[in-house]
Amino acid sequence: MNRMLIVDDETQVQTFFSYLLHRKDIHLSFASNAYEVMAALAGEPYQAALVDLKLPDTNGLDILKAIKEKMPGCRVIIMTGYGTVKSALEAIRLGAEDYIEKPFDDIDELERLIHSLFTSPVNQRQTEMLRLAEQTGFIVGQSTEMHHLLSLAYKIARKNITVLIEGETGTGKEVLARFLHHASARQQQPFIGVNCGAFTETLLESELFGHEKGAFTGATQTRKGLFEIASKGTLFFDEIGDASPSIQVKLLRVLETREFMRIGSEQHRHTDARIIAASHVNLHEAVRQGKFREDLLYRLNVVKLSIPPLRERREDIPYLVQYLAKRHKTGEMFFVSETLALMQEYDWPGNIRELSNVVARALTLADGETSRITPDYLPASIVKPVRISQTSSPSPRNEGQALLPFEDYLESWKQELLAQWQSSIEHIDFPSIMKRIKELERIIEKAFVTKALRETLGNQKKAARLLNISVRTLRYLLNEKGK
Ligand SMILES: Nc1ncnc2c1ncn2[C@@H]1O[C@H](COP(=O)(O)OP(=O)(O)OP(=O)(O)O)[C@@H](O)[C@H]1O
Repeated sequence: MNRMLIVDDETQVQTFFSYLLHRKDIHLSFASNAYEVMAALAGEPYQAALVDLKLPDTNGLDILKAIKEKMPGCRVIIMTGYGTVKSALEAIRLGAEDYIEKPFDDIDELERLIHSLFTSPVNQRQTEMLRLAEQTGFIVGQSTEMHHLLSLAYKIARKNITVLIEGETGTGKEVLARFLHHASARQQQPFIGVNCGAFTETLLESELFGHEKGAFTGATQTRKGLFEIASKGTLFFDEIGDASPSIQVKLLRVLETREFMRIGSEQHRHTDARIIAASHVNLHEAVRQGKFREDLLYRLNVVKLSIPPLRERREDIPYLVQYLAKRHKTGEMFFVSETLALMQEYDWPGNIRELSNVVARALTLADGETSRITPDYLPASIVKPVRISQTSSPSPRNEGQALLPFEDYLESWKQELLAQWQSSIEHIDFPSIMKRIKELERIIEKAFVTKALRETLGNQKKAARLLNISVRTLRYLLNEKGK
């Protein structure tokens, strides 16, 4: 017979479960404090446990740890009251299967959940999660960190809670938001993304809340806003940190009341849209700098999912490259190990977006020439990163970066730019070109300063005079810009 432990000090809860499960083939045991839990764990193993977060002499997280230690196979569901969702998420991180909120609104869902604890194999949910990730185009990779992130996302996807996604640019915040939507009960409803930095304040307001005909010049038709259109679906606010102070106030109001008004109307409308927000800046820092409202952050940050930058999970790079390459139907082409090793060394400031561009560019350049993607098909910034040598003879690698003679650097810079110029427009990585232009400026300045210093045997005053700049500027170019 299946055995389940209910850990809760409220007698009504114990009675409720006895009643709910009395016809099921489950042997129920109850514990209302740490002592009783320990006594229960000394006996026969349990397959499942429901654990309340708040107990008189301990807390649910400690009970969870004790259960996982004594009976690792026991699947634990955490029960939480209103406002303790954050601790429930901590429980999921510690190995709980899921959490449910008290009072139990949906008894059918609760029964289904308990049933699944005894019937669905642990790896079935895992398989379903990976299938959904694949469907949404979310590549998980192999790092444990990304797997934890995805399982947490999967577990909270079905709850209607607001989620904040943080991560550097190009780490996949939007892809993760789509995964959350796809794994939720709202998957058949619209998913609408809005970039808060891409609109002027008035346009964003009208996009979000809609407007009545004649509300302002140019409002020739009544238009629904995104809160209305996505009412049963998901609304994704990208770059929420760029929302103006007045939009922040309005968003806060909708999050608090779930109500809004179209511009030019006094009628309150209700929205059930699930909100997911994303930011590449640290919003806590933005609050400290007075750029973001603390109360809005509090509302958005019910659950925070932080995507690590690519440089912190380099072990994923070969896997991601292989996966991204498969998306380009260029036949049997593969990245040789030397190429992959260079890609693993590089820091990827543009994260997966940059990686995806580099893969596409390499495949396009090699197409029709070879099936082996060698380092020749990588941009020079990856093969020969940016530092130049102080002498004109080639120098050995230093801290993973090649030190190039100035002339070679200029040549590789030119080649790289020409390769981008000759790529088809969708493969051109313009942000990286602009970055490389700034880098070129820095390298040229430093090269001339170094040359002058060599001429003057290191005399900064004489070198500055030769270059027609002040000593201060020379020092700045050497130290600040040279870093
Ligand atoms: N885990 C991933 N799996 C597959 N593709 C990904 C993943 N992460 C990012 N990408 C790809 O990288 C690009 C950028 O992803 P996305 O727009 O989600 O990033 P972002 O973090 O929202 O970027 P930004 O901060 O610049 O808005 C997209 O082309 C996306 O398909």
